Amino acid sequence: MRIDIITIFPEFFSVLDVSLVGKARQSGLIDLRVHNLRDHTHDRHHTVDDTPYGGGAGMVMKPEPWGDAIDAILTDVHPLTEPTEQTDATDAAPLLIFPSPAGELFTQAMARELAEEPNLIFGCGRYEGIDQRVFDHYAEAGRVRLVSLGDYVLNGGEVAVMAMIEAVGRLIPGVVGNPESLVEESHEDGLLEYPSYTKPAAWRGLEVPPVLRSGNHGAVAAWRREQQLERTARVRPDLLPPAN
Ligand SMILES: N#Cc1c(-c2ccc3ccn(Cc4cccnc4)c3c2)n[nH]c1N
Repeated sequence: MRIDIITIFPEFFSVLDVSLVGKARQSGLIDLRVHNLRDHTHDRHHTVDDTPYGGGAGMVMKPEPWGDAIDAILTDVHPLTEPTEQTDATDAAPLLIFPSPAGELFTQAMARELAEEPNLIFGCGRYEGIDQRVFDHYAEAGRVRLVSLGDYVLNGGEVAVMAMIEAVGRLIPGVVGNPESLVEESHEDGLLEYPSYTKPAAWRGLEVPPVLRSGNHGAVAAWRREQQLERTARVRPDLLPPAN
């Protein structure tokens, strides 16, 4: 998978040189490139924002730098791709993802969808957001998704992109050493994960649940499922499957 990130804070993503994503980059599983939006400005001050039409507080990100930056990546990803009988331009088009408070909620299901994409381009907005025409222009030609990390306000898209890259990256085959560990995680089966324990058997007067030390795999599986349902009902009832 190739991932391109457009941001005015490229140094923000230096952390992606380490940990699992860093290893995946070194092994070639992920080809990650970070682009400075200001490299696609043409004035002395590298201006990326301006006042909003219609008035209001804050500044809006100008469309021109975004257009130049995205076009440069699209040209690089598909230099001279012509639609073939197997694919057409839309099928092969990279997916453009813009974090936004107005976006669809990012979920584990969406992470699984994105992990199937050959090319992702993340656009990190700042200020009060990006001129709407950027989204409209590229939605005509290809695929654009506005995605929100949750119902709270961030100062820009970088934190959201970092989270999405981690959530997507770990689902790419070969990135996580033991793929089994991806199966029994919170949200993977729609429920919250069961509580985990390791040695010592007793710690500060707290014992590991005896069933986990029983060696009875059926009983352990049943206990873990019950714990998932109880925890989900208590903490995230919205995730519970509808009663049939
Ligand atoms: N994903 C996501 C987000 C964002 C988010 C994402 C991108 C930008 C670009 C600018 N801002 C500041 C801003 C603040 C208020 C109104 N409009 C814009 C962003 C906030 N906020 N909360 C989320 N879950």
